[in-house]
Amino acid sequence: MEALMHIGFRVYSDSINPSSRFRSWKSPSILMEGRRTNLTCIRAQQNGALTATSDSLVEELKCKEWEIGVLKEEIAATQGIRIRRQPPTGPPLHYVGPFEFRLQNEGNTPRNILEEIVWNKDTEVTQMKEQFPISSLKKALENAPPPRDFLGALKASYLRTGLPALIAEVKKASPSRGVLREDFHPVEVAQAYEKGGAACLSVLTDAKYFQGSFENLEAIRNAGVKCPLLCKEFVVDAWQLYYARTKGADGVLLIAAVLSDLDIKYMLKICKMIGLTAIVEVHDENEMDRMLAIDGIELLGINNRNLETFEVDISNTKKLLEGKRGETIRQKDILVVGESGLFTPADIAYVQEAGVKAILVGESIVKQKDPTKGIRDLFGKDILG
Ligand SMILES: O=P(O)(O)OC[C@@H](O)[C@@H](O)c1c[nH]c2ccccc12
Repeated sequence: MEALMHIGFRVYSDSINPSSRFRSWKSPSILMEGRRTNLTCIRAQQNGALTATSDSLVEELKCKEWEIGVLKEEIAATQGIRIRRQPPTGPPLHYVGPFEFRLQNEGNTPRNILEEIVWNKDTEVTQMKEQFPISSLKKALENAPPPRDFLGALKASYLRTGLPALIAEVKKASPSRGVLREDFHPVEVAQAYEKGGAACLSVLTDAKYFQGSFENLEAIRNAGVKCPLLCKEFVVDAWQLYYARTKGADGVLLIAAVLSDLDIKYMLKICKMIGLTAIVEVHDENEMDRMLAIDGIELLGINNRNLETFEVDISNTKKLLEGKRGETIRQKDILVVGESGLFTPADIAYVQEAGVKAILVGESIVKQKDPTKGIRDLFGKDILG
């Protein structure tokens, strides 16, 4: 590694257009990345690219964009975030020596399913952004169905029933469980949930891993379902927030395992601006502590499923609400949503006892022939009041 660091230093200090940012970085891997960026820029320049052609400008912009990406990953890592937002290859190499070849391919396989989903989402969003630039989405916001009060609906339901308010999930399939409902009609499922007393609905919009879609979200909204709708997505870019809102979403999920503190703060601001309610999702103590240090979070989901391993354990909700953390949550008046792996009235009682005032449930109710009855079975009683 020592030798590699030297190469890193030498090349960057030789470079025609050295990026000063790399100079202060100590991480050898980042120095390697820095060298790669500079090589790309040097080659662009050698080709006469940096003179005037638009190709060169694009090239340079790509370099910059990529530098920023690397910096973001570094910051995320310091916050204990293991999920990398993109494969760590950077721009294509113009010079491929034996070392570079090895380094470029190393780590290019996602380390777990969450990382795979996030990498795919990143590519998907990049393509969608070209089709629907943010400027067009901002215009489309004016004609979007008005946002409804997601948090208010949860609070009202809890007050009315004395039981955790239900966010019922319209979910055809998942990577961990496969297809949950073969004969899947999203609008019918949504209406059945509403009839059963759900306070809000969650609609999966990821197509590749959950067989969901934005068409489903739109169709449910247009069918006149009154429950506020959560767009259940893997948000990696603020563009997705605007897109979700134009499709009729009232809420979105922000996953702390994927997003850095700064991303969360930035996205919370945008949510507020465009009328979306955010559920910030945590899975472990580190994510919980990070989120408790951020102001403005009103709704916090505790996922009982580890999205990296699929392991489900409902005692996770209890563990994260014990002691000081629970106290802080009460002080900040944050409403907690218990998420995943809830099947029986005993499960509901257990998470309620732990301190949740809302639950997010998919599998146990979407699998039932009649989802309205599924809700009754889940609570062990009618929750319509
Ligand atoms: O089907 P379940 O075990 O009841 O879980 C629902 C919901 O909690 C789960 O779908 C979920 C929670 N957080 C997520 C993030 C992404 C995708 C899915 C999820």
